[in-house]
Amino acid sequence: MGYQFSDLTRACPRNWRAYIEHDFVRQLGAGTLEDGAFRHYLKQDYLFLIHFGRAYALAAYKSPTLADLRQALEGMKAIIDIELGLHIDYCRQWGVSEQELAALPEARATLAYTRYVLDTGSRGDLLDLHVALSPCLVGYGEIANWLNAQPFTRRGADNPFDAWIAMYESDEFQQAMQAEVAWLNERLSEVSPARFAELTTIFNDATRLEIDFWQMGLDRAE
Ligand SMILES: Cc1ncc(CN)c(N)n1
Repeated sequence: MGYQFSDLTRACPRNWRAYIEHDFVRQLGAGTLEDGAFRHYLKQDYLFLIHFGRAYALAAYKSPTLADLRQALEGMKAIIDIELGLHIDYCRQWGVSEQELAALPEARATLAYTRYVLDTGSRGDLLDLHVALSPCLVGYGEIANWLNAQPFTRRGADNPFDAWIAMYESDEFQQAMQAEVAWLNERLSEVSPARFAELTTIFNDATRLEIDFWQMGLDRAE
């Protein structure tokens, strides 16, 4: 049979759940997250998305086939066209201008996560890089779906973060997530147990760095 993407999440269940169900996510779903925490997260996420756009560009560079190149482009479009465009409008609504975004200092959690992914992708092969990128694309799609299934989640005008959930539950984002899972399933079906163990380490590390990113938002850590 071979491995699937779901085997990666099954290999580190505690960290995967800690990421998907983090307090930041719960408070965002309930509409109770403090404005300052959300604003801090939003600003750092702008820097994060720029570096992840670069990481998908690295994936394009490392792509040996047209199908691989197209998949890297899909990931880059999800970041640059879907997320970053909405993100800049969203920041404006939350009182953060594009000039402020351009001059932001990077928080340690942003530095650690983005450079980890770029370093893993530079040192490793295309599959290493896609696995390092997957908690980002697949995780946020899963978070939107998880939030929608929770009784505490409020949707609509009484949740100030409703537009954030809407972005990640959108058909466009969910399709980008499904395409990434399909690409990974195909590649993972061919790897040996030893190679899968290496990929699990990368996936687990990237998931831990996602947890730190949420915590950075809650703590407003610089
Ligand atoms: C930290 C982080 N991780 C994931 C995503 C979803 N692309 C994001 N916007 N920010």
